[in-house]
Amino acid sequence: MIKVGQGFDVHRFTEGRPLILGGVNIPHPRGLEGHSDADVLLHAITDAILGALGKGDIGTHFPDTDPEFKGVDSAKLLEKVWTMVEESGLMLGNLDATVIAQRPKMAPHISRIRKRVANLLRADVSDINIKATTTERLGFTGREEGIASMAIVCLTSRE
Ligand SMILES: Nc1ccn([C@@H]2O[C@H](COP(=O)(O)O)[C@@H](O)[C@H]2O)c(=O)n1
Ligand SMILES: C[C@@]1(CO)OP(=O)(O)OP(=O)(O)OC[C@H]1O
Repeated sequence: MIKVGQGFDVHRFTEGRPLILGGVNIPHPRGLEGHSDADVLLHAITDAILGALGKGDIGTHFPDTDPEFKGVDSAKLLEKVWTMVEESGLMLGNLDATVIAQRPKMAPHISRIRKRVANLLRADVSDINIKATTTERLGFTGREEGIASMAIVCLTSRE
């Protein structure tokens, strides 16, 4: 059996918060606004996994009205969702994700993010691909108002 899911998320920049992408702290003058730590990349990945499972989305499982998730580390949310995958008898086929940001330059951080995501999913790094693109200064990401991320995941039966 093969299950595929996709995820997309956007968070706006704000002053005075650290920038966390893919569970990794990225040096940058501004962070992202959100009820959680606003890790837009992990949110897209989490939504892609929930999509493959046919189990709704991140906001359904972890509502942004619930004080329990105020400032939560998004890696913890991803770990909870990954437990659902393991309990369903599925395993990772592969995951591919894109960070859409004019800045910061993601290339120096991609390897660390890949390893962190692989670690969170107990997966091989070769099954995780993380990439980045600008929008050539067009739109809200191009104006550096925020960062968007998209992800696609393939889950397969364990046998
Ligand atoms: N925030 C970003 C955006 C892009 N990159 C890298 O640069 C390459 C070219 O990006 P274009 O948007 O001009 O096509 C892209 O393929 C990435 O390797 C990056 O590191 N960080
Ligand atoms: C992660 C959650 C929960 O803290 O909050 P946010 O950081 O606001 O993120 P978003 O992607 O808007 O929606 C999911 C939320 O329920």
